[in-house]
This record gives sequence, structure tokens and C-alpha cells, in this order.
Amino acid sequence: MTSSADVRPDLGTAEGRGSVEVRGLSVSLGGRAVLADVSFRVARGGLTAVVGPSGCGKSTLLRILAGLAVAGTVVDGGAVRLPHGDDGRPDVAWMPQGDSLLPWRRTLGNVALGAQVSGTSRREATDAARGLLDRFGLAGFERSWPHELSGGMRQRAALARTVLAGRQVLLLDEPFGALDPITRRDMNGWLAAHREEGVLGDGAAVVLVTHDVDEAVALADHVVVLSPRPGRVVALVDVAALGHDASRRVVLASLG
Ligand SMILES: Nc1ncnc2c1ncn2[C@@H]1O[C@H](COP(=O)(O)OP(=O)(O)OP(=O)(O)O)[C@@H](O)[C@H]1O
Repeated sequence: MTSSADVRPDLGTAEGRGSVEVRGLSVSLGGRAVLADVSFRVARGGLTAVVGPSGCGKSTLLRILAGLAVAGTVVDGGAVRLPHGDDGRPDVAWMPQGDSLLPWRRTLGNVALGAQVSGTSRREATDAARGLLDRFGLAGFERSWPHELSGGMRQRAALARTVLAGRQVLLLDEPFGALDPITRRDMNGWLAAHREEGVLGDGAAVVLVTHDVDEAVALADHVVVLSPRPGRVVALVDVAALGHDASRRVVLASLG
């Protein structure tokens, strides 16, 4: 058993460059089992969605991958392997639930923050952010404040900020969860259409947590279905092989 101060035992560089591997991960939180023997892999350039009922440990899983586990989190077993940056730290960017844009920064400044936290100068980060706004449908809104943007635009700005960090792994926690169903569907369509063009970065491995089965199947090439807490993997669905409709049926049946 590992103490809460060290929640990433056996953390090493992923075998396949840029890939993520979770092997037999069991976690408790506040003394309660939250994740049980969870294993999956995400290849470089792959997008794996993690779905499961509320409270099954999805956010806990992402926080562990991000190295941001809350106090009381204990890894009871297993290993996580991720790519590391030159500084020796896991090379991940995390987009938490909600857009979390800073209300005192305009759109451009919020997006630029993604690169600034990676150590890029403000001027270079701003230039890089400006180059990304068009692709994220935000051209012309550089100087808008977050409250002046629509919900979908705010989410795209937060996603652009996450992508601009330039990490090998993106961890997206319910990125569209706060949106109404129509805007959410629009965002899913936008992301599915632009992913091939590299809107999520060049070859990044993406882990997407979502409640929405349609979203998971629309965006992911693999879906990990977790049981109610403690979350166990009840299905690993290969969307690319099965196709959208069959994958959706399998995911829904696995959720019970
Ligand atoms: N700080 C904490 N201390 C103790 N237990 C916690 C704490 N935070 C969360 N939990 C419990 O851990 C479990 C997993 O929470 P987590 O947020 O990872 O689930 P989730 O699948 O992301 O849920 P949701 O889909 O509702 O966001 C839940 O049952 C929750 O009650």
C-alpha cells in the first residue's frame, strides 16, 4: 500500500512512445475502495473515453494520471506509465470539469495561459494562442471576456488552452458536461470533424471522461466502461473495429 503522498508507484516512461498504460490500478479514497484493478492503454494519437456511473472513480482516475490526487487518495496496487518531459515530470495537460477560464483574462490571454504554464514567454504564448483561435472557431473574439462568450466558445477556449500546453497526453474531464444537449452535440461534431486535422495536438494520447455514451462513441477509438464504485473495467470497446452503432449498444449493455 502507498501513502497519499506517493500516489503514483512504479510510474515510468510508457513503453510505446507517447502512450499511456494503466495496469491493475486499485485506489481508495478516504478509506473507501474507488477503483479496482483497472487496466487499459491509450496509444500515441489515440483517444480513449472512460464512461461509468456517477461516483465510480472516473475523475479520481484522471487526477491520478495528472498527478493531482486529492488528500486521502491511496493507491492500493498497480501501475501507471506515462511519457515524461525533459524536466522528468509526466508530460500531461489536464482539463478539469467546467471551463475554468480566468474571468480577468480575455480569450487570448486565457488560451495563452496553456503555453505560459509550460514555461513559454508571455509574448510567444500569445502568438501561439493567436495562431490557434481560428481553428477553434474563436477568431474575432481575442479580446472578449469569458462572460461575453457562449458556453460552447468557452469550452473551446479551455480546450485550446489545454492543447496549447503542447503535452503528449491530454486528460479531459467532462469537457462538454456543462453544455446544453444541442450545444454539446455541436461540440462533439466539431471535435470529431477537426480531430483528424490535429486540433488536439500532434499525436497526443487523449483520455476523455464522460457520462455521455453518444459522446464517447462519437469521439473515441476505444471506450473503457467502468462498473459502479469501486470502478472495475466491465468492457473495453474498440469503436474503430466495431463501428459506432454496435459500440453504442455494447457500451449501453455493459452499463446495465
Ligand atoms: N475527497 C474525498 N474524500 C472521500 N471520498 C471522496 C472524495 N472525493 C470523492 N470521493 C468519493 O470517491 C468516489 C469517486 O469519485 P469520483 O469523483 O472519482 O467519481 P466520478 O466517477 O468522477 O463521479 P462523477 O461522474 O459524479 O463526477 C465517489 O464515490 C465519491 O463519493
